Amino acid sequence: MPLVTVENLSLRYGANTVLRDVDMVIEPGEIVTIVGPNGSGKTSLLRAIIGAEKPSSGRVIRKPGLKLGYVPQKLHIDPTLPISVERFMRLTHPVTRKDCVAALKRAGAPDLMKRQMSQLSGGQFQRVLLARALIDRPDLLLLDEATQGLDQPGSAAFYRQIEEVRQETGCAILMVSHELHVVMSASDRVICLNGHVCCAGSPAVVASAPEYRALFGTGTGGALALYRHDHDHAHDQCDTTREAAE
Ligand SMILES: Nc1ncnc2c1ncn2[C@@H]1O[C@H](COP(=O)(O)OP(=O)(O)OP(=O)(O)O)[C@@H](O)[C@H]1O
Repeated sequence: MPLVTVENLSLRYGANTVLRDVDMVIEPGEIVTIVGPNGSGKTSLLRAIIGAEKPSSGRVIRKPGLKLGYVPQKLHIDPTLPISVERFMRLTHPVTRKDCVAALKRAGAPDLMKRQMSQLSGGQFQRVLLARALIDRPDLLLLDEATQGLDQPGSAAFYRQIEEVRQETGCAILMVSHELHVVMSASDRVICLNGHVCCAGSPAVVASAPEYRALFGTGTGGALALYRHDHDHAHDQCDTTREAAE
């Protein structure tokens, strides 16, 4: 059984229909990325999947007992509020110190436990959010533009961490990203959304689909080609190109 099945989902805010007849499934262990222009309903779809938005029609079927971890697009913490990373990790429900340490380690932030949230860099803050989402060992991790505000090396490092998390825990990952080159290297499947599913499939298939090109143009073709991993080249060459692009 898939982890999540979205069937014919439509979502309205008042008179504004933001999602129309969306169908998708998420299988165990896969990395799926949603791309789409601003306002195309990406966040709304993630929120419908976690149950925070109610569909106007259609449904979201979650595998019974499914555990979800969610990293939201934005989380503002008042800088004058004194709150340590450890306390933040325990805010919503009680967790043991051992589980906090393990989650921070898995998120690539093993030394941040005693730090103040307000003193973290952007990249450290995102890793703490990731750690908080990992604490209950989710079957599905949802990331909404998790690298917003990070520079390219910072976001590349973050996505490498995500791949490690998948390898270590076997959890599936559904992420929203504007960084198309990252999508190419890190996803098993891409869904291109613009209120409805325009096209979906392997990264290479989506990148060459006319619907995708109509939305994003072909301007990113060079960057996408760099990251497409065709294995028709020696690996030292590949590493050099990746480093140069990162
Ligand atoms: N709570 C809400 N109430 C009313 N309208 C909303 C609400 N949340 C989102 N919208 C509207 O729904 C549409 C889709 O928004 P959504 O945040 O899902 O898009 P998005 O693809 O994630 O956008 P972005 O790339 O800019 O983050 C937008 O027009 C937005 O203004």
